[in-house]
Amino acid sequence: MNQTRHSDSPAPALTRFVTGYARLLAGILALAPLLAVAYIHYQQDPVRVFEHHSFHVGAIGIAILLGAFISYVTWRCYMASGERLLRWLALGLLGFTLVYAPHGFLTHFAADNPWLFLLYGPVSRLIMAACFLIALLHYGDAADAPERRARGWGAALAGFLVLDALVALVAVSPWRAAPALRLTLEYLAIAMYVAGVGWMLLRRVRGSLMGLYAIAMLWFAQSSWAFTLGLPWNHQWWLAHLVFAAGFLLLSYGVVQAYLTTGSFTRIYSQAELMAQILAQKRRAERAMVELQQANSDLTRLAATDALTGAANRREFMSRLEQEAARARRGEQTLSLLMFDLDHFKVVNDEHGHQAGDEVLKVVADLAREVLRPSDVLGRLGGEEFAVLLPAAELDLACQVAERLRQRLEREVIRVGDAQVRITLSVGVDQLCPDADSVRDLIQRTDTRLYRAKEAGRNRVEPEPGGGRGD
Ligand SMILES: Nc1nc2c(ncn2[C@@H]2O[C@H](COP(=O)(O)OP(=O)(O)OP(=O)(O)O)[C@@H](O)[C@H]2O)c(=O)[nH]1
Repeated sequence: MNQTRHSDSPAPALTRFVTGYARLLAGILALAPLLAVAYIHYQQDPVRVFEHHSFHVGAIGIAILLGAFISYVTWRCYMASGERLLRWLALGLLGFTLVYAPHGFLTHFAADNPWLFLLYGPVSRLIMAACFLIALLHYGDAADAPERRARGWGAALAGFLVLDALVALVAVSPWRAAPALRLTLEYLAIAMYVAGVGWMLLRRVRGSLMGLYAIAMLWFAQSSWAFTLGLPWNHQWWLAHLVFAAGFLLLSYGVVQAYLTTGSFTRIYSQAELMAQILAQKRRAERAMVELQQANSDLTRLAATDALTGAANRREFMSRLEQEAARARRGEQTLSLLMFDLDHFKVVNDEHGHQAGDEVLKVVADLAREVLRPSDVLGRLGGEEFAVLLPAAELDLACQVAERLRQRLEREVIRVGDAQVRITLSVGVDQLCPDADSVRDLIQRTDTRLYRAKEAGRNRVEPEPGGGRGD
């Protein structure tokens, strides 16, 4: 799953080549209608036409219904995202739908006044081209504020209907038959489409839907060109409709994609971009997971550790003691416990200050760790009282360890600032009796021995090493 084109791309040269090929394909697709237009232009039989009014009315009816539907979907996308490009896209689609509609209704008057029938086509295409070009110029703009989005639609609707009336006026005026009129409208539309695509190339506009937008614009341009070459009802004229319909369907596909995903035309990504984003998110998630695990284990360690000395805190020590006692009972082996307490530690605090006392506690813990095996557990039970758990250690061995620790500390001169501190400790030692003993009993017995060591003059281990059990 973690293998993607982005992560394992082995040959940049091949990737560049494939990218170039993909662009070439898009270019061929965008210009494919030219071939059909040229073919019909050179091969068309001038006497063969397909004049079928009902078919034309039916086709225009479908186009109008589709246009109204896609205008609505685009409008909904705009209302959701506020993307300005979508506002103008919706206006272009709506304008085309409303201005083109009379072209269908007036088909049956074509014989009486062909201009009444013909002029709506180029005007509707020009309106659409203008809106689509303006839409592009708004590419990347900040989204419209929600209260702004609903404004202006009524005026636009009225404007398009007024335009319909104006076209009707022109169609009954003396200039209606001037060929320049119809051709100028088509050429202007072509110029706008081509300018739009040129602008996209210059600005290096990316995104899969924007690619469709560009191709649709070029198809519309080629459709307009075919209209300039065609005459009503001949095959070039029908082909022009077909190319236009193809562009319209392509664009409507883009709108549907926008509606079903982000509601935006520009924030739809190609598969390659999506894969790159997924990969980046996955890496971020993996990094976060590692950090979380690290933080968790840090927290667990901190929660179990005495901050001053680094020894296990009381809770952790007791839990380890319970675990080791259970294991000792299961394996019928023993474990021993040391409890030690610094002698006259209060004097250190009183004479050198609390901070010096802290320093001494740290040194004592360090020395204890030096003397102990890695499997032994040092715990700070509170204040200047520590305990050591010695798994699988008989009492004699535990007493020797305690004695080593006592001697080690006795020798140590602890430097605290300018002062030198010497301190000793008293230790009580006892061993778990695996069959009968509870941890509580063991602690109690060991604590009693520690008390005895203190009573007996301090700086000593109770029982003394080699002396066997002292009670
Ligand atoms: N600096 C420092 N002192 C502490 C800490 N916890 C406890 N103490 C001090 O340790 C001292 C313990 O005094 P006592 O219980 O009288 O024991 P002692 O002076 O060691 O005398 P004996 O145990 O009878 O030998 C007190 O002064 C406490 O304030 C600590 O975390 N840091």
